[in-house]
Amino acid sequence: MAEYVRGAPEVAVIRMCNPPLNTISDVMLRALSEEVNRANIDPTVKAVVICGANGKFSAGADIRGFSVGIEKNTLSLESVAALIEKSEKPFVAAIEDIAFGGGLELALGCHYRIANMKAQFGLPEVKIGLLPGGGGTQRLPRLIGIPTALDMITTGKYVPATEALKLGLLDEIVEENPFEAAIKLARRILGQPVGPRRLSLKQTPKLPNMEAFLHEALLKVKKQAPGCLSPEMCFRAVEASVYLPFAEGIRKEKELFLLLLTSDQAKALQYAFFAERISKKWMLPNGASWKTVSPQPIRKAAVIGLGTMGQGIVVSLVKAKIPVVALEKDKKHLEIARKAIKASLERETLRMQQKGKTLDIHKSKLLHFTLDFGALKDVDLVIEAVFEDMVLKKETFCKLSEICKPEAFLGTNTSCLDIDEIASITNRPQQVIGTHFFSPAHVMKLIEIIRGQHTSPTAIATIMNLAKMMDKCGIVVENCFGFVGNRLLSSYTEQTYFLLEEGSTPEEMDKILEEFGFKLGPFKVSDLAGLDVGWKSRIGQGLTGVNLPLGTPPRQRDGKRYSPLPDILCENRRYGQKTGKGWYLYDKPGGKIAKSDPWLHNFLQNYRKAHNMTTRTITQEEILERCLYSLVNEGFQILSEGIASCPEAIDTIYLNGYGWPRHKGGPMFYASEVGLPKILTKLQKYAEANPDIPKLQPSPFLQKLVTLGSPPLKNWPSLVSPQQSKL
Ligand SMILES: CCCCCCC[C@H](O)CC(=O)SCCNC(=O)CCNC(=O)[C@H](O)C(C)(C)COP(=O)([O-])OP(=O)([O-])OC[C@H]1O[C@@H](n2cnc3c(N)ncnc32)[C@H](O)[C@@H]1OP(=O)([O-])[O-]
Repeated sequence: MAEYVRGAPEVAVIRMCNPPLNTISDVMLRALSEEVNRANIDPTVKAVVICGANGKFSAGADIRGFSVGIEKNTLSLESVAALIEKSEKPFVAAIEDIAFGGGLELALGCHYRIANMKAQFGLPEVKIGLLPGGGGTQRLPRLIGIPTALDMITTGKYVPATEALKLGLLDEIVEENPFEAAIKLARRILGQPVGPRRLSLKQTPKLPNMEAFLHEALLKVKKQAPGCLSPEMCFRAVEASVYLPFAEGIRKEKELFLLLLTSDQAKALQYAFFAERISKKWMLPNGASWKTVSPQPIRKAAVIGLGTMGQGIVVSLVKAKIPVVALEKDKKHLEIARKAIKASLERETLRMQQKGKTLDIHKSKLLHFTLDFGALKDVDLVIEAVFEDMVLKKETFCKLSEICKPEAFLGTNTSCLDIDEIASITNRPQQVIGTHFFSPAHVMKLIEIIRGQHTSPTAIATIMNLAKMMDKCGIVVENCFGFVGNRLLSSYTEQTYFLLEEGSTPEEMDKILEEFGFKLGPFKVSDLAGLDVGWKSRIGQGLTGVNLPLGTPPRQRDGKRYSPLPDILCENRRYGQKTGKGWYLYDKPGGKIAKSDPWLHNFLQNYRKAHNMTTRTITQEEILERCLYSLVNEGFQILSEGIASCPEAIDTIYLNGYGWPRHKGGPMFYASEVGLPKILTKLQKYAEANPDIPKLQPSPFLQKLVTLGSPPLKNWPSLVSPQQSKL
């Protein structure tokens, strides 16, 4: 775990070795403590360098260890950092690539820190529901001051080496591996007193307006992730570094750390961390997998259709430094898109500069705008983002089939249409794949990668690799109407319309679901996204509009309950923010501040009267349960059909594309925490009261899991009938 060697006659080297990221387990801590003691008692050692094997310093404490709890008598990370700091011999941290969490806390115990140019630093514990528990909340503010330390600790953001040097977090940076430079530094400082380098002996630098600053900072922290405990606890621990002596500050840090460690939120956030990693590891029934299939390079890509979605996809590709041909159908739309993309890239350039990265869009010549399909003949990948209409999509793919080189991959950004039907029109169905981005595409992390029945493993590997290059989260799913995310979403929104009919209001439901943790409630989301999007899709499906057979009952389709409420709003040109009115009223078209609309309440009353519905008071419990349990019920159905490979994939999709509160883990994790028997019983109750809503009928897979005694979530995939499993 920790290697002890000589770097120079008088310099000992302690190297952390725990591949791939040198995470710090109990065993590692014990080994480190032994080697520090060995160096301390060896009279021939005058200085020590601590570094990491495998080209990394350390990603911090081993998160897996937290689920088994922390034993009272285990060695604490802070005690090892303190052992290093107290040493009379200078310790130099040679930081290569990463020093996160406990890794950075160990480095803060050292007297000097040196790193390579591409190294990154951070205390990301807040993101996994914790706070830095190895002395970081007390040493970092003493070193770099309260404002920056508080920002780093409460957000978990990483800072690059150049910024860390400016902040005083580092003493030196070097181009490449900092090991040799650390040995040189260690030899240079031999004989110098280490006392002034001990952070525990320093005071946190005072600010003239400390109290006012902390007051403002706390308000900001509370807004950052409403309902999430860890940012505020991080704040409290850092605050202690201002008012308490070091040893008391450490006690406070430990007390708050232990409080968070046992919280449900920490469990959910750590689950989310691993879920994202598990669900990237795709595998097909024929054995092809992320391990065995190599991606093809994408040297040049094209995007067809430059609406909001297409524009975001272009920006994402340019950010990944992939040359893009951006194609529109006419000059007017091309010019609108050109301006919007340029503005967006300029904003991105600024944002990246603030992060210490570069994106030179002027010199890069990464973009080519065109109306000419001929410009696509040499691209390696096309992402189609034209209007959501099967006829138009097929026309586009037919053209692409003729123009693009045979080995080019053809992706479609459809949010629900049949990938196989689109692929069937091409001369290369094995190269056709769903690439479902989420709006705004240059911001949202998720890409649902949809495998059609002929999609090749190479196409999957290539798009997964592209997602990684774009710093996005690609999840492979199977082909079905709405795929995973929108299938779950439609169960949820359907309930919100039914509850509206029965007596609730958009304001009430938005408040309840925002209190649950969604950033925006369903009606605000609908106003933001535009009600017309779903309306056009429903017209396409023949659920409303001219294709609806005469005599269809207004609140029924195929014998099932249907709510025409959103259709009626669209017929009244209430598309949401873009028209200045939807479920709410806005001061102007494009306005952002939602106000309650008396027109809507009046309309709802008349609607209920017209359909002989008695308005009833609906409890918060019923609203939450019908919305969320119908959503997870669809998740069980999706698992049983093999559309998603595992519950972690569904959760990752919902966390990264649909605003599910991260501190609640994801819908399937949430279901496992609530308890499957409770969800089943409640669904049975609501289904009985609403026999015309099939989505409330418990999924047979949920029933099976309850019969089997509610096995843990990680076992669910193995309980899906083998003939159903497609992924
Ligand atoms: C009494 C009080 C005592 C308390 C002491 C507290 C000390 C401290 O304050 C707490 C911490 O440090 S908390 C920690 C604070 N640190 C963090 O939160 C950093 C968390 N890590 C990250 O953010 C990313 O991994 C990196 C950005 C480091 C690398 O990204 P990348 O290059 O895309 O690589 P990748 O795919 O992500 O990872 C590769 C493999 O490593 C795995 N793994 C990684 N880190 C792990 C960990 N800490 N642990 C376990 N495993 C970890 C990962 O699952 C994956 O495994 P797989 O089986 O192959 O799938």
